Amino acid sequence: MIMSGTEQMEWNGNHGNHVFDTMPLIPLQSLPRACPPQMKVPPTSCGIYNYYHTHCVSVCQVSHRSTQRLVNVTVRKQEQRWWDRLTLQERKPLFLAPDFDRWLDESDAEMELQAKEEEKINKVSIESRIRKDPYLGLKKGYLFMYNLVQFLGFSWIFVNMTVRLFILGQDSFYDTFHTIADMMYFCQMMAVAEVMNPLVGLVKTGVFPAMIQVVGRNVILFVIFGSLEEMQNKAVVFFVFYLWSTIEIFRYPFYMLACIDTDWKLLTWLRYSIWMPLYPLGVLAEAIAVIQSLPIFDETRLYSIPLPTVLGSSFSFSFTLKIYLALMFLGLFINFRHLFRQRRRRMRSRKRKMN
Ligand SMILES: CCCCCCCCCCCCC/C=C/C(=O)SCCNC(=O)CCNC(=O)[C@H](O)C(C)(C)COP(=O)(O)OP(=O)(O)OC[C@H]1O[C@@H](n2cnc3c(N)ncnc32)[C@H](O)[C@@H]1OP(=O)(O)O
Repeated sequence: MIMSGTEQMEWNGNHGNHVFDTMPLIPLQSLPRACPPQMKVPPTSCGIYNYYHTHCVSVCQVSHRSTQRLVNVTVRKQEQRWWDRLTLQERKPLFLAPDFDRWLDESDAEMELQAKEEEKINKVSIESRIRKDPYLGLKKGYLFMYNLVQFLGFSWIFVNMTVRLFILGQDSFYDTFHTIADMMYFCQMMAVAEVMNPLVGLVKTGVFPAMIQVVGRNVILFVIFGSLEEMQNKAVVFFVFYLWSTIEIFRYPFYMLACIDTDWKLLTWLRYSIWMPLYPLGVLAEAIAVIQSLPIFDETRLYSIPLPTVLGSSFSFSFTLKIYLALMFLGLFINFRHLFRQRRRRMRSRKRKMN
């Protein structure tokens, strides 16, 4: 115990069922030293214990923490009630100086309770204002089911392709279309909902990026792969489908969790990060598919528009596809920028939540 000339003790508060005291540098000899036999505590604590035990109104347990300058004492009250005074004697001992910063009397406690009650009421009223939309449950239910179905569809595609890749190796590249196309048709037809959802205000995101995404994929799937048999056994189908499904097995579960107001750190990070390598790779694979299809369209004259003889024999669809090729890179740029902004917004709001 550190000794000093001062004999002042601060009386720090009469809080709930505890009393907190700070005793700066009390000469130990001024406190009774004898410990009750059952107490196995250092002499300092005994002194403090005895002080409270003999002087306080009602004490059941005394604990203390000492620093070089102070001894902080916590006295647990035997009964949970407000004390009229600290010590048995009516006059406050001279060395007790109440610390009003931490002092809490009955009216303070009532005010604290009232403030807590008000805070609770405010929270409930804000929540009920947010939940005003009577169809919110229905909307979230629809979105959850939509995302679940898409997640299952793309997971089936991803797992199927991965297993086939392990078993058949490179041979699996060439019949990807015949094994996967039906499921991909289903998922990509459903994906039209992704343009409709923001249009009707179900999700708060831009219609245009979703349109670029859905139209872009469906041109490749239905026009390039779907209508040209010659394209269906090319290896590029494997890369396009694999890249599409890799992003979706993270994106859809992320949306599912968002529907139930849940956020898994790793999943959120994956949803907002893996598009960075996957999107350019996906568009590159799609561009290769378009380039490979050009001579086939020229040869078969599929979707060519017959023209009057003065203007030439026909307007080849491959010309439209060449323009589309340029549009693909423009689309990539627009969506890359959109996704980058979404990522920044999401990561920022997450940081704010953590602070
Ligand atoms: C006019 C047509 C012109 C056509 C021109 C064609 C040109 C074609 C060029 C491009 C071709 C691209 C083809 C595609 C290739 C590939 O896919 S390659 C593989 C990699 N791909 C990707 O990484 C892209 C994945 N796709 C997407 O990310 C989206 O489709 C998106 C539209 C590009 C971006 O999504 P978006 O919804 O805008 O952003 P998010 O941050 O995810 O969502 C915003 C908020 O909305 C909520 N939300 C969205 N959808 C849902 C949902 N289904 N369910 C529930 N909630 C949803 C989401 O939770 C967010 O909410 P908050 O967090 O509260 O803001």
